[in-house]
Amino acid sequence: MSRQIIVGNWKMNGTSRDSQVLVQALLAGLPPSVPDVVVCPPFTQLALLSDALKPTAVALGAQDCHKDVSGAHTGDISASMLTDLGVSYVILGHSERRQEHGELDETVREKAVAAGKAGLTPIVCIGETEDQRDSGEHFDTLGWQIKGSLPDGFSGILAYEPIWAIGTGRAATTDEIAETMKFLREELVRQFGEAGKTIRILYGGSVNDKNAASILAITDVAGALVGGASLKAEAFLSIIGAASAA
Ligand SMILES: O=C[C@H](O)COP(=O)(O)O
Repeated sequence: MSRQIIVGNWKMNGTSRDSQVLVQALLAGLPPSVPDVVVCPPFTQLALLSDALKPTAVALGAQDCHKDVSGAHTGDISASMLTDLGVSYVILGHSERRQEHGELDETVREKAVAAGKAGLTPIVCIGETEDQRDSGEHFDTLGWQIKGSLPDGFSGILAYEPIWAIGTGRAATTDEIAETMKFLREELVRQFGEAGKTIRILYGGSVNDKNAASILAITDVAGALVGGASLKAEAFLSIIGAASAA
């Protein structure tokens, strides 16, 4: 099995001081053999953390970027502005952005292209609503999201986050994740051929220190995209530990 990747999405949380304290606690507690670890703070803390993380095993990610390189886009940040700050990864198409900002698959795809051109690794999120799962439309939904959100030649990471599992404390079951991973892998191969075999797939949605080991052991789960638990050093370190052992 290839090295796993654990991504902490801090969302819109924390002051500069909180971030520094959290990162110091993380760095102090990292196990000797670490998986790939990425933290994605709010934009305002990227510069600060870039310096703190530079000489360490923890990489820096952002939570979004614009599809254009520059221009009249008030309030937005381009992919090259992120690489300029030492950012290596960017989360794109998170369901909170799709829901709160009306982001469509096409926009997510354009952002993924921009991210790749700037040298960032895009982490593209997809996931079904509870209604879509209950009515048996989840695989169709995920298939369309892959088709719409991932550009040709995509070489980033796919994150499967069932919307009903995000922030609810109700992670998908290991059976649900395993079945979905199988579907996603088949779909990636159908859409990208041989290259679809190597795209890493993360699971996200109420991953915590208790369930991480069983989720990370599922075939084709290459890591986790962690929200709430990534804000607590002890819980996040425990998830990192589970990935090291997986
Ligand atoms: O990006 C992270 C996901 O939205 C998961 O969040 P959560 O771990 O708080 O459920």
